[in-house]
Amino acid sequence: MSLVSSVKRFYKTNYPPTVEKSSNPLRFGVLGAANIAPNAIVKPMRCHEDAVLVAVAARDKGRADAFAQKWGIPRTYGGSSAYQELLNDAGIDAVYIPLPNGLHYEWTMKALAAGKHVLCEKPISNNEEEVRKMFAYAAEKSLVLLESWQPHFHPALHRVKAILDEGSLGKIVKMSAEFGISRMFLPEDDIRYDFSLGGGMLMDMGPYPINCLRFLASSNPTVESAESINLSDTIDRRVEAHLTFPGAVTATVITDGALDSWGPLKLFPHFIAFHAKVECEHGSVEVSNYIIASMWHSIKVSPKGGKVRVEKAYEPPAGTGKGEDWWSAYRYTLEAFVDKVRGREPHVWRTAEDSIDEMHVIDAIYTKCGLPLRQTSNYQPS
Ligand SMILES: NC(=O)C1=CN([C@@H]2O[C@H](COP(=O)(O)OP(=O)(O)OC[C@H]3O[C@@H](n4cnc5c(N)ncnc54)[C@H](OP(=O)(O)O)[C@@H]3O)[C@@H](O)[C@H]2O)C=CC1
Ligand SMILES: O=C1OC[C@@H](O)[C@H](O)[C@H]1O
Repeated sequence: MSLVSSVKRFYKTNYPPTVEKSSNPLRFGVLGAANIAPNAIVKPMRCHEDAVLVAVAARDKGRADAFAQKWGIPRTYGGSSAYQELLNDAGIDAVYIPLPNGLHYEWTMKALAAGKHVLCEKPISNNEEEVRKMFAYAAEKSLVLLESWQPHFHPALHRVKAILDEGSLGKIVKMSAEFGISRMFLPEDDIRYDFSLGGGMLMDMGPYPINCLRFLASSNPTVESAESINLSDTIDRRVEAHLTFPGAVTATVITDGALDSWGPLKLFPHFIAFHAKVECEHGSVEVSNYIIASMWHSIKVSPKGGKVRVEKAYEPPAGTGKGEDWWSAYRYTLEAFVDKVRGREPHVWRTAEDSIDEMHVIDAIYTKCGLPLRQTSNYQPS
């Protein structure tokens, strides 16, 4: 892929075309004028013919209005009751929840109670107990609940899995995955480090490497050991966990909110670490940037004694009839969510069990680190 076509693709991901809507598109609202919302929902919505963003709610009316004006959203709710007012809006079918982790449980339960389908940001809640209750309630209400974990919906990680499943590299023997960023991106007063809001680096970035390995191994691990570097007696900034998957496959997961600088006198910041590696009996597969694969990624396949090759997977998976090479992972996620609500078969889905199992691993790692589980919400559904 040439540089020019990469730039074109990247541009279209960020400035997707606005398509004509169907006669009765699924109507979405957003709880919170969050930083992630433009990329995760506003832009993907523009190029989905069967979905439309009709309202945003923020704790501050001015903030809601400014967000709505910038992104062309018709209705706003502001103030301390804004989120509930949006949920009471009969002209909304589904909500996207990009609130701090510790509020996911409460607002997902309230949204389901109001009869809305829910697309909730990762991690879906504070601990396994909460995730189980959320999915049980969604099932009881016959509503769709999906936890966002965008790499799961993009073709790149599926290509890595297809290479492993095809079999010529033999059985998996060892795996590793990391996600870390420089401390310059994450001030210590960020919501990501606030225990009362479900913070901790394992909560924030941990779901990426954990899910990546669980997905590639098609199984769940046992947590053998884990160590953390902490900001307080509840908040982790770096976690390294050692896992075993069925078949004696060993694995390491690293998540780090303060990557060390490198080079002479550590002058050069280490901006980001987003690499995963799977070692098999007859070779290995490495993927760089499994996190935001739509932007750029590289899949390096190294058969033992064979020729190394590098693959890219921007093209939509054959046979799904879904996608464009410029679709972001968020756009793929929206496609699947809308299809599920509409009763169509999504090209990929993330099940309740997958979200529950992910949180089980997160809880187990916290326990091995000697850190408390993130607190169960005080909110009691009526
Ligand atoms: N899938 C992905 O790629 C990514 C996912 N995320 C996830 O999205 C969620 C939000 O992250 P991000 O957008 O970066 O966060 P922001 O801080 O930008 O947004 C959080 C929103 O939560 C609302 N809020 C409500 N109560 C509180 C409170 N007590 N303190 C702070 N905010 C509050 C605010 O809304 P209001 O406008 O009402 O004030 C704010 O807009 C997290 O769960 C995170 O894990 C984040 C980045 C990437
Ligand atoms: O989900 C996320 O992905 C990107 C990270 O930088 C961010 O902290 C996290 O919330």
